[in-house]
Amino acid sequence: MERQVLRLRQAFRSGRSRPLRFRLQQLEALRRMVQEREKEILAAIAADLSKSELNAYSHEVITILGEIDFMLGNLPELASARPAKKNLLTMMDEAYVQPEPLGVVLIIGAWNYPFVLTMQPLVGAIAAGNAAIVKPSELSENTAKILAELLPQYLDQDLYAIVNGGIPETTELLKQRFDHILYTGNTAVGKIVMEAAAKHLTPVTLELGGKSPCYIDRDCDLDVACRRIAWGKYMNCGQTCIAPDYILCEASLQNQIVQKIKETVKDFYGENIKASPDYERIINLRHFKRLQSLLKGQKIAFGGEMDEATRYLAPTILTDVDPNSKVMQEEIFGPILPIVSVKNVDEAINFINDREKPLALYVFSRNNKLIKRVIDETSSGGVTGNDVIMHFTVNSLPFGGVGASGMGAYHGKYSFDTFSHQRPCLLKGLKGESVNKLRYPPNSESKVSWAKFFLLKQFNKGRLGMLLFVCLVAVAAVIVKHPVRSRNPDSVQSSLRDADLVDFPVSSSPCLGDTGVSCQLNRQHLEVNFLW
Ligand SMILES: NC(=O)C1=CN([C@@H]2O[C@H](COP(=O)(O)OP(=O)(O)OC[C@H]3O[C@@H](n4cnc5c(N)ncnc54)[C@H](O)[C@@H]3O)[C@@H](O)[C@H]2O)C=CC1
Ligand SMILES: CCCCCCCCCCCCC/C=C/C(=O)O
Repeated sequence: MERQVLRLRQAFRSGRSRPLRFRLQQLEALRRMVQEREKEILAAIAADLSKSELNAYSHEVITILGEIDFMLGNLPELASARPAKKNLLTMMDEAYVQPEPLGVVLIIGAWNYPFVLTMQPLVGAIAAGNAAIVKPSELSENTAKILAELLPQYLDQDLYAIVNGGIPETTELLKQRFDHILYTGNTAVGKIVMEAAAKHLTPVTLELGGKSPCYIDRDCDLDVACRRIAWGKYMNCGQTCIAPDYILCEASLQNQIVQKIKETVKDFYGENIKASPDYERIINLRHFKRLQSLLKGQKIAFGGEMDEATRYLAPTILTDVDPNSKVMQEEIFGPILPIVSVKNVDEAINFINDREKPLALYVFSRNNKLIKRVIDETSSGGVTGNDVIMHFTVNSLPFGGVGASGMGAYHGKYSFDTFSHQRPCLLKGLKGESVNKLRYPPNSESKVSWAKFFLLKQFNKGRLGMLLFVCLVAVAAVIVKHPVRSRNPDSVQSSLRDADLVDFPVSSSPCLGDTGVSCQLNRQHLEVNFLW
């Protein structure tokens, strides 16, 4: 492991991953991989999650193709230096923010969307100019295997590597020093990752889970709400980090919601859900048994059928759920939808705020003010109003958690930023020492007062007047030295440009005397002074 990281670090140090052209080539190669090897990729995802290839394509492959296209189209702008605002003391200097790659980054993915959760961060890492190690989940072994086979065929092998394995391999990897770690998975392992990263002061992005609430207001189109909720809850058999975990609504809505979701499930998956190519299975027996245990003692209003041999668990709704029951204590991550009654929106807001900050929050209402109020008075990783999941698909929105649901964000520009250091650069010339005297010892009341003027823009009328006067004299001096032949502003500018830099000592001024301030004038400087 150590040798592998070292190899990547050496390749990174060679500078090969930095040029924009190289990054674009690698992203294009990744896109070629997805397009040319689509069948193998879809088959692997399908095998891991008992998913149809059509669903594998629309849940995972589309997202990655969209992300690559975004980066290819926007990378030149994202990677370029951005000019920064300057203060009066640095007016003449060059100030900009230059994004730079972090170095060698580690991406640890989870099994539930095994392609998206490894490849989407990788797109960001490549775009930002890093070297990267990808560690897919061992639970989605087919996808892990195909990635190990394909990535080296398409990407630079010295810069991008894949490590497969379980806890021992990940533990070993985490002993190495990385420049960033992006981890997706459960909160308990998130803490292990963060602890390991802390030993090297490595920054982390933690994409964790949580219980994402879904409030349904009385003033709502229940048909639409229930269809959208059923889609997001039962997609991937409920194994989606941003699936609506539970519903909050007034007690009077409960039965209608059950009825409407029931009808929707029939529309989506037919009479025989088991036979539907659109309904997936639970990833493994451990999770199946965990979900089974969540049903104990609950009122099952719909579903509940299961088959251990195939890890089938029907779309299920629980009603009159006690907020203290087990199903309301942990993230469900399966096709079980509890409904908890609340009196009104105030109680729903309190319910949400009494718990850990969720990864997503959903509110359904015809009343936009109510939706905005719920957003304003709660906190969550992301929000979709009148739908579920969809904020994930908008790559101009940062995707990530807050509090217990994670830290940091990615997708689109935010991926680029996550894997970049925003390096502040200030380039000064070697002239202007007379102004610099202000900050050199020995200090004085007058110097502090000038510092306030320059940095806090605390204008003292007398001083401002004096400075304006000085500038006007300076302009006059320049013009006398380089007479203006015409009133055409271009020729004024060119004569000033010719003048280049004029040192204008004002130490004789009673106001500026003890600071030794002098004005240095060139074309830009004059423009600035006139603005004052
Ligand atoms: N915020 C987000 O974007 C997402 C969050 N999730 C969350 O992930 C959870 C489900 O994923 P998991 O079952 O955790 O996936 P998992 O079992 O695949 O684990 C995630 C990764 O952690 C590694 N890992 C597991 N145990 C480890 C240990 N002891 N030390 C070091 N590494 C270890 C695994 O090898 C794997 O690569 C849910 O809570 C879900 O909400 C899932 C997908 C997306
Ligand atoms: C016309 C069909 C369009 C389908 C678009 C739906 C896209 C849904 C993508 C869902 C992907 C969810 C990935 C979430 C992963 C997670 O964080 O668990």
